[in-house]
Amino acid sequence: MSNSTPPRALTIAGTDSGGGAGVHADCRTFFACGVHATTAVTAVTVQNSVGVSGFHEIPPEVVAAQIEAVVTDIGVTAAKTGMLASAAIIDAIADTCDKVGIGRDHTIPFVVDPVSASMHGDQLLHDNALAGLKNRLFPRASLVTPNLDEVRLLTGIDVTSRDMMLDAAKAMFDFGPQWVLIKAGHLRSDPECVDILYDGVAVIELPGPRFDVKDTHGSGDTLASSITSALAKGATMPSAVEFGKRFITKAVQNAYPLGAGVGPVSNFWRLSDDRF
Ligand SMILES: Nc1ncnc2c1ncn2[C@@H]1O[C@H](COP(=O)(O)OP(=O)(O)OP(=O)(O)O)[C@@H](O)[C@H]1O
Ligand SMILES: Cc1ncc(CO)c(N)n1
Repeated sequence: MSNSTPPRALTIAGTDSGGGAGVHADCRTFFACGVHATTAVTAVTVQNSVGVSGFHEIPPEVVAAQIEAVVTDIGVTAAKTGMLASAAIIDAIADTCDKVGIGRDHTIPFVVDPVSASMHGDQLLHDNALAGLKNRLFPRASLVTPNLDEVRLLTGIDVTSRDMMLDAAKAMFDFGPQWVLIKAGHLRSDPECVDILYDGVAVIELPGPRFDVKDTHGSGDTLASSITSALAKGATMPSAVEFGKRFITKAVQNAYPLGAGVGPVSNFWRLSDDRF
């Protein structure tokens, strides 16, 4: 008997020693979605529930080598980015994506989550790397998934209402991705959490409840990696994002306290049987 190879997804991101966000959140989301997880680590963060106290960057050529090793042997059916740290790492990723066929003009869908800071406000991307995100990664992206702080940083638009999210989506679309997802998590004045998906023509609202929880560490990563999982299985972008929104809503609802600070969103609800 031989079993078949499952869909494979690649995360290009930083580690979180506290296990809440980054590569850790991505791998367990891929697993929960039935997708084999592969990784290209960009940075090792020193992190727990109260914040990020430092990080060590991986040399750009080692990031590139991880991507190439995975794609040329294992093959991936979708890829995503998280924390990228520096302009040099972004350049190495863009060059390697072209070489191995990741991105909107190739066969492997590419989700770019423009992570700039942790939810505690600790910087995860050097200021001089924003241009690299805009010029080198967004034009290659099948989907970009900014939160409202990243929208402000990248476009100068300060979204204070649901209506303004479309302005943000249009400004992000001008950077050249195929689709844009504007996340509403930070729009705390809104009693719901309605994300907006846009491709230059269609505007698709992703409605969802807003839970009154403090433990939302890793929500952005978990959303982007659940979308990537659905893309890895061959879903269209709208249905992958609808799946991701359902997934993250459950994960936020099941978030748990951890340490003295902010706990992570949870995938434990996906486990069908907890008896050993
Ligand atoms: N309190 C909440 N209740 C329900 N859904 C939420 C809540 N907070 C965030 N979400 C959802 O989680 C997803 C991530 O949104 P958010 O804007 O928090 O991203 P982020 O800031 O990148 O996350 P991170 O905390 O990982 O930095 C979105 O789909 C958003 O609608
Ligand atoms: C490594 C890492 N990636 C992403 C985030 C954002 O949630 C974080 N806090 N840490």
